[in-house]
Amino acid sequence: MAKKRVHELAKELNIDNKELINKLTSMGINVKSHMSALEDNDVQKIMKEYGKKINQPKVDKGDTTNIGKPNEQNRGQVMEGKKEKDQFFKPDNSKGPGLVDRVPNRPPDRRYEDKPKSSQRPHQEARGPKPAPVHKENAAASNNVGTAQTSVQNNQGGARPPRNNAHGRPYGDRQGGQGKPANVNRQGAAQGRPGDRQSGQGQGKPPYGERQGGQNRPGDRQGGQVGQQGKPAYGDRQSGQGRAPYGDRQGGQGRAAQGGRGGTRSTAPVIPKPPEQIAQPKPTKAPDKTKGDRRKNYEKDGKWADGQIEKSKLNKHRQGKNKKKAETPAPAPVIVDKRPIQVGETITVQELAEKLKKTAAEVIKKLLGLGILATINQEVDFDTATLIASEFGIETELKVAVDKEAMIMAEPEDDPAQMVIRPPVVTIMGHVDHGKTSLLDAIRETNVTAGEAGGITQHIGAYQVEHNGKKITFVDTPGHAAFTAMRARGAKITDIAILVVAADDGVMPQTVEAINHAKAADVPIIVAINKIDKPTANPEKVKQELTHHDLVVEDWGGDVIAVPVSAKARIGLENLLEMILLVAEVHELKANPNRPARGTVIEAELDKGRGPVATVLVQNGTLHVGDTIVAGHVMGRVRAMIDDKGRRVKKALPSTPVEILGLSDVPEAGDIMVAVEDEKLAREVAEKRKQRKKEEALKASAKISLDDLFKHIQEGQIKELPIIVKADVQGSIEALAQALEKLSTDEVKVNLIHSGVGAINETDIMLASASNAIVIGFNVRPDVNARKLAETEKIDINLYRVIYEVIDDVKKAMSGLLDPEFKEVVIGHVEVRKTFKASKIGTIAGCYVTEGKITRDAGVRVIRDGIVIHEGKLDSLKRFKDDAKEVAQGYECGIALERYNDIQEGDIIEAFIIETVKRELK
Ligand SMILES: Nc1nc2c(ncn2[C@@H]2O[C@H](COP(=O)(O)OP(=O)(O)OP(=O)(O)O)[C@@H](O)[C@H]2O)c(=O)[nH]1
Repeated sequence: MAKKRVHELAKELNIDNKELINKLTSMGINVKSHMSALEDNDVQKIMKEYGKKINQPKVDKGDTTNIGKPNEQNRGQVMEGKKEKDQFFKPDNSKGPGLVDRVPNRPPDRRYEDKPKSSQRPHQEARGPKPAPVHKENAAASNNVGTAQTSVQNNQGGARPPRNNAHGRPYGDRQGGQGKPANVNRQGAAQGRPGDRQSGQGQGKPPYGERQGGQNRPGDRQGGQVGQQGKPAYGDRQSGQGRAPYGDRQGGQGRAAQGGRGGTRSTAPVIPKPPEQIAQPKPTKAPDKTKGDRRKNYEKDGKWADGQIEKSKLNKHRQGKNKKKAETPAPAPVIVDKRPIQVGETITVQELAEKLKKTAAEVIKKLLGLGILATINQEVDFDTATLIASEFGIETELKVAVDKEAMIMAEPEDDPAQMVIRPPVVTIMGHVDHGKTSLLDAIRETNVTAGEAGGITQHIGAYQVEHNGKKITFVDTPGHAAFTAMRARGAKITDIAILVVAADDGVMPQTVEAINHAKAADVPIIVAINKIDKPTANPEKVKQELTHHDLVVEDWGGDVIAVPVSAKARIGLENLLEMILLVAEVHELKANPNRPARGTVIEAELDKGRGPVATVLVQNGTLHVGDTIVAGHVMGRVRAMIDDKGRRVKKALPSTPVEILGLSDVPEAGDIMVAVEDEKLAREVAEKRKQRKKEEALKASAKISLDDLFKHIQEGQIKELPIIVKADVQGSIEALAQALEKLSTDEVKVNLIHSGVGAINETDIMLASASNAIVIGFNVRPDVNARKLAETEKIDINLYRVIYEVIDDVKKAMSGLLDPEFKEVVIGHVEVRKTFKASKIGTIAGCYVTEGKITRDAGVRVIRDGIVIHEGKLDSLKRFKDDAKEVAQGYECGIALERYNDIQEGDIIEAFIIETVKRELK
């Protein structure tokens, strides 16, 4: 059984959440919020507790209110516009003034306590069944009402003692609801309960009261009015109610009640008729027809069926009303919208208010009642929205947005029977000059040209070779940077990475980068130890070095395949292809050619003669000429396809790279391409993406940074914190790596995905972007390209000179305590072109400002080969012989540093200032 939540219980008890929470706390039951679930025994305890407390105060209240004030007064208040007070507190009002007056001694009315519920349909059931006890009570208690009362009580649910004034209330409530146009919706919601009302009708008005539950108050007041007025024409009343079935019912009830009353009436002037009068002033009278229809509906629903109201009486009444109505101008019928409102996973307060046909202020007030402080633009989740809607007597439905984009991007599970082996897609990576291009060329030349017309191959970004009757697709853009750039765009096209390591050079920084990039993408690696033709080649050394990076080759007992090759001498190429096929086989690379194509754009350009041209790697399905496709924000129909050998083809199977013509625009490398059967849908999705792209360009979203790390952790968005560390020496990296990994908590695991000695470069940033990693530089700086890329990719580069500070910052960031008051801003870079020694001053650097500017009071850092070798202050800054306050980009200057003379030609002097950062409260 589902546990009861605090707000549900509060609603049941008809008290506000806060009060209940306080009560629970005082009883030693710990709850965090209104959404907290309660144990059954706790619920029982509190019920017990409130069984007494709540009732009493309420009764008192009700009595006081009602008794003290004549119905009119109540009415008056209502009319003055209290209308939509917090339902939490209203219940008393809703009891209906008239009723109370008449029966001062009546016991607490549970009905009202249950009101919130009553706004929900389930109530109906509750009410129906317990008429018997009521009768008794009525007989005893109510002089006035007679039968009418009885039924009311019944509705209320047996437990309640009879109310004499039942008439008064119900009407009032109801009318209130009707009275306000705004209430229409609620009424709709309330309609669910017609049963209640009906029973009320049988008795007279009472039902109304019940029904309205939440709406009650306004109604109550009206009820009061009615009472005063005596029985105005039913027609009027109805018109007042105009909108809905309620009106009808009321009419019906009114009569019934009257019938029942007979003599009673005199006692209670309040009772039935008032609604009509109230209605009169209001222009919105429901035409008779409407009423008739509504009633029919009720009858259909069976809600009236159990109402003991004599239908014949009702009908008579109705007729009477109709006549009257015919005389009076028919107001526009108010349509009651019974449908639940559609709410998505989240909805803004504003939107919710609109859907509820309430003002945002009303919704915000309700939220406050739940202890939620929200602004108009703030989003609330579906559960909260449901809660709020129920406060207004409206139901919600979870709207599962039909996401057209998701529709076209959905990858239906392929029937295993349809799956066939597809060629592996291979990317070549490695350090500069280790022979990536040579290897690609060698493979292409040896394996592609044979048998091809003229041996001419088309450069389309990828090509296929055949080995032992099996195809292999090579992505023709060597380098892990390109690979990661593609991955950063969400595209995963590579099945196998070939890591080229020159046998005469060994594992170099970019080899390590490539390893880490491939690992981060979870792609199997085959090592091609190249240049083995060279006399200085030392493949064993390469294998040994690889073990430092967790790549243990088979010879050394590991599982990494290493193939000695020579791109130049064409040695080992067959073996390499063999191994590629082997790995492919192990990984069972399969695709279903019998479905619409799906692939990735490898490159794209605008060709003068041919228009937008895109090279696409088909990854699943088959792409045909004539297919409608969407690639990123571009759609089109494939007009022509050209394969990697320059031949026009009609179809492209999985793992085939093809150039396609016919797109409306140039897509981007990395865009996912899908063939879509519905052209209109394709157009819509492309349009939507184009729009979104524009919006995104406007508010380029920042990647994760130390500053917002805690927020992401709290929101559960990150479970792992990938970190890239670049440092001046290997020792620092090791120290940092150890210390950082120790910071892992249960919530977040710190994962050092890449580290290296030297300046922070472009590929580091690219990797950070692809892996949403944090970049830490220890005694190193980002190079120009890295800085630019970091800016565009919104990657935060964190630079330090003290290990303790790195650890401290990450730790603080993870716990939300990071509070850097200062931020360093680099204002310029100066290149040292010449150095002079001056006996008194020391070394003077003849410099050129390459970027930004340098100011006399700026902090400076001397950077040599990307590594910070000194940080300090300027001793002097001169333009020719004059002291200068600042020197801008493109100008020369003379610089002497304070207590530092080891400046060399080629050094870069970075000028920076420290800005105070005003931290925002989170
Ligand atoms: N002796 C020898 N030289 C090779 C071999 N493979 C490549 N080279 C030479 O190594 C140099 C670099 O080769 P590339 O193919 O340009 O290397 P790369 O890795 O593509 O270089 P970048 O594109 O700059 O990253 C060239 O001069 C090649 O001729 C080989 O197997 N043996």
